[in-house]
Amino acid sequence: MATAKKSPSRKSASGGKRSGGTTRSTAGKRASASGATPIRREVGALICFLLAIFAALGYFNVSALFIDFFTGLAKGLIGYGYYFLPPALLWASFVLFFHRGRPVRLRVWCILLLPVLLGAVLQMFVAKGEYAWSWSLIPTLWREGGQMSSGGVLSGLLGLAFSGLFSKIGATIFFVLAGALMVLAACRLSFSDVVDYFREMPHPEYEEQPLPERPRRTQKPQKKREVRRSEIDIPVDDGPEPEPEPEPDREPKAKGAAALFQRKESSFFNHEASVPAPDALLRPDETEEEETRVPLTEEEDDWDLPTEPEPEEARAEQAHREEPASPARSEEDEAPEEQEESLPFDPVIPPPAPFAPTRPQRDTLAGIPIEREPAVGKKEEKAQAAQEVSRDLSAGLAQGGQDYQYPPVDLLTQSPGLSDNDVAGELNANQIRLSDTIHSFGIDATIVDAIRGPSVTRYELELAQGVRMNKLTNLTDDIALALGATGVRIAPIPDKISMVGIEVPNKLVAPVPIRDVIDSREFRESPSKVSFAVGKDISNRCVVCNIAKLPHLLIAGTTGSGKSVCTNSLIVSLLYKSSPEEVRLIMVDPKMVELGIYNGIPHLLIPVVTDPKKAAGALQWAVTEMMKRYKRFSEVGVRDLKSYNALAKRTEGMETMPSVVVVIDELADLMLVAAKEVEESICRVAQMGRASGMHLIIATQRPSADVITGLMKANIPSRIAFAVQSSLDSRIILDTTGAEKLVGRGDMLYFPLGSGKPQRVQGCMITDEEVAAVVDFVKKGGQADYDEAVLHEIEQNAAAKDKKSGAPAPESDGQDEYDELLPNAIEVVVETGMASVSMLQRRLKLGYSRAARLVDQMEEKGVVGPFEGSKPRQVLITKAQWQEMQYKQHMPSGASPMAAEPVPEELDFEDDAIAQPRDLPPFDA
Ligand SMILES: Nc1ncnc2c1ncn2[C@@H]1O[C@H](COP(=O)(O)OP(=O)(O)OP(=O)(O)O)[C@@H](O)[C@H]1O
Repeated sequence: MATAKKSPSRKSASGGKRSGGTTRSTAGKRASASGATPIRREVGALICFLLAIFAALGYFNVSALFIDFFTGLAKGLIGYGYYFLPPALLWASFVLFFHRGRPVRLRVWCILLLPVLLGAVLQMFVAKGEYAWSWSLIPTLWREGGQMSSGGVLSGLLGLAFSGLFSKIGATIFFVLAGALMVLAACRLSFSDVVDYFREMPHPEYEEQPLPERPRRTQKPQKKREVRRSEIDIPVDDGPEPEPEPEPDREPKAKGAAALFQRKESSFFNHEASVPAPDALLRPDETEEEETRVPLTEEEDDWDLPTEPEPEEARAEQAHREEPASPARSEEDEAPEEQEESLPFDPVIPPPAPFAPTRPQRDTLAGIPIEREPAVGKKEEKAQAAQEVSRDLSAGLAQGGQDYQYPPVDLLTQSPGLSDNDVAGELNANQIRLSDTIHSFGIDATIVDAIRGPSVTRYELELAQGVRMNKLTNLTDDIALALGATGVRIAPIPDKISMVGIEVPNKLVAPVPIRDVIDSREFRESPSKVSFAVGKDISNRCVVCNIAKLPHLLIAGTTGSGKSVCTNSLIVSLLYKSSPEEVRLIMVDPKMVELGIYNGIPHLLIPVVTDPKKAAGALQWAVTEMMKRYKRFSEVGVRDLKSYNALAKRTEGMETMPSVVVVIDELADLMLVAAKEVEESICRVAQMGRASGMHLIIATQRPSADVITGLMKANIPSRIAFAVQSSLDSRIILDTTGAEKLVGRGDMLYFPLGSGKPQRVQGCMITDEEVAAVVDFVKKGGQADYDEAVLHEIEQNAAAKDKKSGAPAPESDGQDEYDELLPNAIEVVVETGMASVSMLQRRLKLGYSRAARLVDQMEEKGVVGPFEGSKPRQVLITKAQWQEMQYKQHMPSGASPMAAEPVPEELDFEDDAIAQPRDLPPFDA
């Protein structure tokens, strides 16, 4: 949640002070104030708590020396406001206890001033006395305050002064607004947050949706089970769009409002997690499929009426059962038992739930994964055609994943987390140093917030008017030096006016266990069956992506940077989210050690492919399958897989098709063996795969231009870059620099299709043991049923390739098509650092068309960038890389002359944290 904590006091303190010295001392004081040591805050919290109790005892006229003194003082000062003092003190104590390293001074003041304001308001409306402005007013107010018949000295004077100045109405409006502002500040909220929250409240229509599902379940006996058992089902493709959730890490900010928010959240959450409606399950998330649902919706209206009471009960029951899950997640410090109740993985429950409302829920609680009962019912002679459609849909849905047991989330380990004290210490120290450094350079700016992400902390600065942004960015190195960091990144914060973020790498990096993301609301409520738990962003928000929207992904980074962990996270996410009927996998692992563990899971179409030649065959199968799907689509008159599946569900005898995700663990190894076929197949699938539900996930540790060719890059729009050696590598992966600044071990730049710029994310961590546990579980639930046809086709392709080539140099076929002058042209381009047709014409004495063809071929090979209008094309490789490419072409296949260097070993974890390397090269601005 965005915060608007622009303390007026802070602003005025800094505002306008240009002299370095003055500003510095102010800032220093401010920084140290906000950076009060945790122990001071805890003592403050304790004092507030005790005073709250004493003040509350005063309600009951408990008499004791200190209590009398304290209540007398409070009553004398704030009179009626005394009634509100104990809750305010309790709240302040709570804020101080759970500060989590964030500034609390302003919040505590706001809370403590609330009783004063309320006292003032009551003084205006309740106090009966006659008050004249003279010195005797003070003792009068004090006395009456003590008797609780006025607002006391403070509130009373305030109330009298404001009503005198602005009239009672004006003063009341002022006090109410001031009180509201204070409450918001105390909760670390802004007006826009509140407005946003209410705007994003769930649409009431969702509440109606679960209703129709029940009758189908109850009215339908098990008749259809045998008939439909073997059919593929893709039930829960889309649900309602997930609601953005208040950031989990920012919860402490809104502690004051937490009760309200959590109640709302949990009721909405429960509602969502509870049995979804059939039309919610079936609803495609793209509007183009709306029309396919129209007849169904009409029918469902009829079904709704008799069934209303039952779902309501069931929902209430489920909401009750799920209640422990929300608090367990929201309170990081909660006892683990509470979480255990939420462990059996709920997100996957929605599909079966509509059909078996009671039993699956009980299973969930018992920690037993849900077994879906097939909802069946033989289609006899139903009078209403629409009813038939409706029943078929139910049957299809119930079938989806009926045999598949979704792994429970407790197979994954929980995050140990970093201790608040460590974090607060680092935050405070950095905040003070940062503030001092900025002011010592004469920049008028105030640190208003610090957001700690898993690997980077962002300090948010509010620049005074007239301070130029580049004044700050010029200080990048000095700030890094002052903080002892390897480098910092300074950039404006989107959506926040005049706010600049300074991102500083954390000394203690908290790994992000995959469980945190898989068990998050974002993942649970992601409607896509091909959702992937990516990690957590800089503000600790879970990043979940929908592979269908990527629709193909390139994962690149140097060795040891976290690619395999990321690939494993992706596969495990799919296992948690989808049944084999919904998603099938093809895995290619030329390294033979990374993906072999998945052999035998029911999602696999064929065993993990380790032979690069067969890998090329597998890709060719994907192309053939894709073409078949397109043909089928055109026959039935649909445009993509979603529409097809929607139609299949409504049509008797038509089977749904699963999405196919092809995971390639090391592209470089494939390119060495069959560059041309692999590139061709990848490009074909990449160009047309989206609509047919075929997705490519390609990982490589060699982000060089010969592996990730220009053609491939053009067709794989989404990228994840892990740490790389040079900015050139970063450019090859992302078309922009930045990945060379990453610190490894899961630190990534995530650049999905459609996002303007790469987003820094700490990737999910999943250990081999966790993968093994999930795979074992999935295998126990159902063994792989490999598709013989696919296997056969791949074998044939590989054999045909062998026959055709007769064992020639693997890459020879691909080379013939290129101009023989291509190496010379590359040489020239690399030497001169520019690529233009006219320059090649001059240097190689060529005609225009041949020179232009050469430039096109260089682009295809990834040597030069795309055409950029009047600007010359970019040269994407260095001379050294060109030499490497040439050298490699003369090496026997399989050799890897320039394996990327590993990420430095200093990045090893220390218990629950990773120490950051301190000797990496500094970042660029
Ligand atoms: N998200 C992460 N969080 C914490 N640590 C991670 C993360 N990802 C990877 N690591 C650490 O980095 C190590 C190497 O990761 P991984 O094996 O995924 O690298 P890689 O890029 O696949 O290397 P290679 O290309 O050599 O296979 C892991 O053993 C783990 O300790």
